[in-house]
Amino acid sequence: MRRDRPGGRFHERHGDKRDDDRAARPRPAAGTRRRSGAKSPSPVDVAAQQSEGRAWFLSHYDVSRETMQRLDIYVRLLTEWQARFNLVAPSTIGDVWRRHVADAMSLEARLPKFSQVVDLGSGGGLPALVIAACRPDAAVDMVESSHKKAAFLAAAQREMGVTGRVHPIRIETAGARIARADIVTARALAPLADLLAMVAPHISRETRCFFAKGRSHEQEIDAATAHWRFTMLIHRSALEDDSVILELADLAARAD
Ligand SMILES: C[S@@+](CC[C@H](N)C(=O)[O-])C[C@H]1O[C@@H](n2cnc3c(N)ncnc32)[C@H](O)[C@@H]1O
Repeated sequence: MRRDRPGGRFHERHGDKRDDDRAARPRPAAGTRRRSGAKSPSPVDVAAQQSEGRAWFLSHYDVSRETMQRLDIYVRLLTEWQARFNLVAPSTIGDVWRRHVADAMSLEARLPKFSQVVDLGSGGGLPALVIAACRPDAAVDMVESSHKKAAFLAAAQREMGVTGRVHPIRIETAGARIARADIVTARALAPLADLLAMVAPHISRETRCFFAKGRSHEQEIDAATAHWRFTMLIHRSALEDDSVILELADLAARAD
């Protein structure tokens, strides 16, 4: 299905999963207790839920044994480090296979062959470390301004045996790293217009951007087209039809 709008060419494709403000839209995990705010689930509940989620993941995704080993290492480390500081919303750690790994896989599945990806605002490694787990021959760089999170990302890269660098800096100062990439990714980072303003000075017209977006994507696209021209594919989610992967190229500021 194709839609035309003032800002650029729009297409829609179907067949994917969830998103973005899902990172900030936790569902209560089994065993989660709430008082005035969200409380983290117990380690026992987390382990049981993760085990069930891993079985679900294996029954839905056809990944190699090596990729699964890297994903297992990632989930183990994410869970260990999550106990020390928040890498993902606390109530989502039990459901990590669906909420985070499968979700990041839906973006990874859209990526063409590449040699260098840069992921912006990587946080707990999403989608970057899932992409890296699936594409061990390519380099996946991560830009993350929190030094604690950057330390986690570097440790996870090492243990997973994947290629890429962690840049513990702000995106605003990461121009040279962004310029080297064939592909730029981001999830749950900023509204689309802000993302485009961050990357536009550093990318070529050929650079392809893949942004995971939630239910506000229509409004974000409208706001972005006031300032930017681009071509875009909208990859729709099969499981949650209000979230999408936006694939953009030919980005240029509007002159009018
Ligand atoms: C909401 S989290 C999302 C993390 C991850 N992409 C995900 O989907 O779970 C946004 C992350 O971006 C980082 N961040 C926000 N603004 C940034 C900036 N200007 N430069 C670098 N990192 C930034 C924050 O530290 C945080 O870890």
